Amino acid sequence: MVDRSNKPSALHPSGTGPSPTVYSDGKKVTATLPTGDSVEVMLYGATVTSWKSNGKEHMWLSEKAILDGSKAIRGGIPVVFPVFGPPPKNHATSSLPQHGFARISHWEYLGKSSSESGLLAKGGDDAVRLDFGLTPANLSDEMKKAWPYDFSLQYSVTLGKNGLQTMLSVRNEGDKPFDFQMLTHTYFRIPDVSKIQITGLAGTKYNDKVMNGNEFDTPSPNLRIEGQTDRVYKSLKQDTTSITVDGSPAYDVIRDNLADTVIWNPWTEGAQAIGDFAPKDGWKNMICVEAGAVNGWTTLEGQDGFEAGQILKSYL
Ligand SMILES: O=P(O)(O)OC[C@H]1O[C@H](O)[C@H](O)[C@@H](O)[C@@H]1O
Repeated sequence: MVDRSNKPSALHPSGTGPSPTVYSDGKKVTATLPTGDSVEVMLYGATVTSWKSNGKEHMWLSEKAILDGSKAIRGGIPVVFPVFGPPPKNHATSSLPQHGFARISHWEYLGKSSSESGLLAKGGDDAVRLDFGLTPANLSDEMKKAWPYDFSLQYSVTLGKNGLQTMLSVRNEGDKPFDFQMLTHTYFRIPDVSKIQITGLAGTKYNDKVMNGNEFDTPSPNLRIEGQTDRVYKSLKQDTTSITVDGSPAYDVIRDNLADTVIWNPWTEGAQAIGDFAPKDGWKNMICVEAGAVNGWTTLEGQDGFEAGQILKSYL
């Protein structure tokens, strides 16, 4: 694992008081804290499909999300790896589907852990970490052929009283270097998209996929969603991107070792075009704020590792 000097403290349990409960039915792992806060992770895609705190659901999940492992799950937190978006031509990822194979593969549940105390567990709150693994052995033959590298992924989802942390650890288990992109495609549930602002976007440039991918300066640190939005903000200066509702804090996305963030809302026309997006006006209640490393490529030499992720906090 890579050693980083400014690595934020992890979400860790305190080990005292009532314990979190974890239940796995072979398809989904559910963890619940003594406070009632909970997270659900489907093994298909290691996709977080629910995160609740304070009695509220924070993830938007389409009513038509396909949960049987035949299609990427529309909502929650799909994991994007090793390519974001449509793969480029003449690249090692060219034969992969949009957003790669991680979100459409069956991950292994590696178990739960609970030890130490850290940033989000301050004050003795309990927390629980769920670990998931993916290697070439879990891939379909088609995906293995499309991306023939020896890799291992460990995805850790930690539920704490004050937030949810997701960390992805990538290892090159072989000798050939490989390039990758990664991103957590988080669909936040929001009361009304017309009332939100996204903050923390100052001082950077973005590529606007709605405008042929052209690059623009960020005119204001805050963004209102007023139409179809699909922007890749690159090399952000601040670690935290926030969502406010009517000027009050709703969510924070705190990036760890990830420089970029994609903001996506399909709006009326985009939602119409997506078969598994329901209800069709569901775009009013969702916003994707996607922390990632998607501007160019991260190269991993043989036997090297990379770890990055995010902490999500809710104020709702
Ligand atoms: O429909 P999907 O493959 O899940 O992609 C959904 C969306 O993901 C990202 O946010 C991209 O920037 C969008 O261009 C894309 O439409």
